[in-house]
Amino acid sequence: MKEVKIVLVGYMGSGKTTVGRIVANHLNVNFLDLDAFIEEGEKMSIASIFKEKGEIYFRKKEIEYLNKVFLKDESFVLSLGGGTPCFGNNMEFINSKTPYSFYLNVGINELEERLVKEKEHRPMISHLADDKLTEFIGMHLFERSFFYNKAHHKIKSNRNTPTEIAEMIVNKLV
Ligand SMILES: Nc1ncnc2c1ncn2[C@@H]1O[C@H](COP(=O)(O)OP(=O)(O)OP(=O)(O)O)[C@@H](O)[C@H]1O
Ligand SMILES: O=C(O)C1=C[C@@H](O)[C@@H](O)[C@H](O)C1
Ligand SMILES: [Mg+2]
Repeated sequence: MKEVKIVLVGYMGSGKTTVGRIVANHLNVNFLDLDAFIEEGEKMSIASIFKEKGEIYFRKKEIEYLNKVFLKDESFVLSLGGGTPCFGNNMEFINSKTPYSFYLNVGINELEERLVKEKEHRPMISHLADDKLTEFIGMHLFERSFFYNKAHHKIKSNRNTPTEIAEMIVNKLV
């Protein structure tokens, strides 16, 4: 197989990390998660970076680490942070580097069901009451969809399993 760089974008909880691991295993290439790469490099959790250094600092680091990943001369599956496509010219940069950017498009209700159980380590939503989550996700997703839709491929989940979504991605590779 020639070198292939696959990038997964989508809202928090859309399954980028879960699906990305499956795709990488299937293709036998490295799996990278931008959030984890930042945490490793900065030796701090994302939640601590937001709390101690603020979101703007985090967004600058996100751009820096995204550039670092693409210096790697190897195949990989890269799952981005939920906000990565929405800052700087990150989507243009990614699309200039690979034809395989994928938007995992998951509906608001499905996202809410997943995120209500996992708010704590996600600083964008950890402060929200459970009954405010659906409204917030709806607004936020509406704002962000513009950027997510710049991905070369869109994968719509209708309550598909992670394995099914991974298969849809693999089927788009030529
Ligand atoms: N297709 C799916 N069906 C059901 N549950 C899923 C699916 N994909 C992911 N999940 C579950 O949803 C939760 C969020 O998934 P995951 O952490 O992979 O999302 P993410 O897009 O990486 O989120 P973040 O942007 O916050 O890093 C996890 O509990 C995961 O097990
Ligand atoms: O949607 C977002 O803005 C974020 C998503 C996470 O992946 C992390 O990158 C961080 O919590 C910010
Ligand atoms: Mg993730």
